[in-house]
Amino acid sequence: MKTPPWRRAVIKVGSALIAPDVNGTSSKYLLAIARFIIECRERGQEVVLCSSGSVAAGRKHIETQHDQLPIPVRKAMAAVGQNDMMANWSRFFDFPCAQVLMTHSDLRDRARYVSIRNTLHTLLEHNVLPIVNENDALATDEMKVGDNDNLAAMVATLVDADALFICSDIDGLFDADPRLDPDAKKIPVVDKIDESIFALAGGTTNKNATGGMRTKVEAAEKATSHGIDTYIVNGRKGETFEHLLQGENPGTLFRRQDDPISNKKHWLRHTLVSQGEILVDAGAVDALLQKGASLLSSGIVDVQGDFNRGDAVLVRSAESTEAIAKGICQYSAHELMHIKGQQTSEIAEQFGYSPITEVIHRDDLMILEDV
Ligand SMILES: Nc1ncnc2c1ncn2[C@@H]1O[C@H](COP(=O)(O)OP(=O)(O)O)[C@@H](O)[C@H]1O
Ligand SMILES: N[C@@H](CCC(=O)OP(=O)(O)O)C(=O)O
Repeated sequence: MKTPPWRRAVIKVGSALIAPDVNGTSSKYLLAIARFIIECRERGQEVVLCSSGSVAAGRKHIETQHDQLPIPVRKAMAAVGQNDMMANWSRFFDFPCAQVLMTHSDLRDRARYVSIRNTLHTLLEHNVLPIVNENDALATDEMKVGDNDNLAAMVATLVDADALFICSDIDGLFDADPRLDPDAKKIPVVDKIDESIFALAGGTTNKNATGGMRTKVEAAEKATSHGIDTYIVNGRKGETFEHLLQGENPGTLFRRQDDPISNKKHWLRHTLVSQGEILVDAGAVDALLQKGASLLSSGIVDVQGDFNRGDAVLVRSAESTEAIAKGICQYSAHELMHIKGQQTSEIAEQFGYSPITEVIHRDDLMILEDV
């Protein structure tokens, strides 16, 4: 069985690979992963890296007698170790890497969600490798995702990835923790994640790691329900990446549910309440309906309602009362009143900075007759 093709992936690398000796970073396992990333990019596939390891890397710099790290010590380790972790990756690449730190509170806030997404898309467009981690140095418990498996799944949804690779120190999901049960057998493919799958997944014995198998299955559940094929693979074995490049599954593949477009359409139509309307001219109607284009400010005639960046809005022709599309708007109603009808270059002159080109990106726009 060949693995499904993909065009954009998030690759999550756990602490067990970044700092296998549990104290400071190591390049031992990263070379094979870096080669994989380089090869994928050469094939035209886009990659976002989600890397753990800041706490493990920081252990080297901050002495402690505690086995269970006090929170301020853990944060300090993350702050100093993040640098080492980034440097450890950067030396493998002759293209630039970008550090992107976030917390769950950033992803919950719509304006910040849109802002992070724009940053990640822009980095990808410019061939920069984004390296994402949780902002452990400042996050409180309420702000955190808490583990990078779930964070990677959220980032995969955020960037509309079609594959998520979780690289760990184990060959995949087994029917029991192989470190505790020598007879445990690997499960190559999971078609549906239910309680019986969660029941197999245990925690971790690694003091730098966070979730064990449980958070990986949670991540797979999140990602597959958004149409993203999810793999758990062993990043300690170089041949893992050879198999992946040949379209073979060396670990456990959790197959995606439904197609992402229908999920997104469903979410847009049924979950998001529109907060206002954007009235557009005939040229914009044509661009949206016939060309599948994004909505630009130049085609906007008027704005109704009071909405914020990241809110859902309806789009309708200024000539009609029927909405033609629904989408997530990158500007507030107030901002749109200033920039409506203008070309992007004019807006840049007016505001003194380059604005986001798309008012509604085509990935966030659903034509209503299709829904
Ligand atoms: N059913 C299972 N199948 C495979 N591994 C499991 C299972 N249950 C628990 N584990 C444990 O999960 C560990 C991987 O998770 P973790 O230590 O958090 O790694 P990472 O740092 O890569 O996130 C494995 O080393 C293994 O001990
Ligand atoms: N954000 C933390 C890692 C959290 C985490 O989930 O670790 P892991 O289980 O090794 O992927 C760090 O950089 O140390």
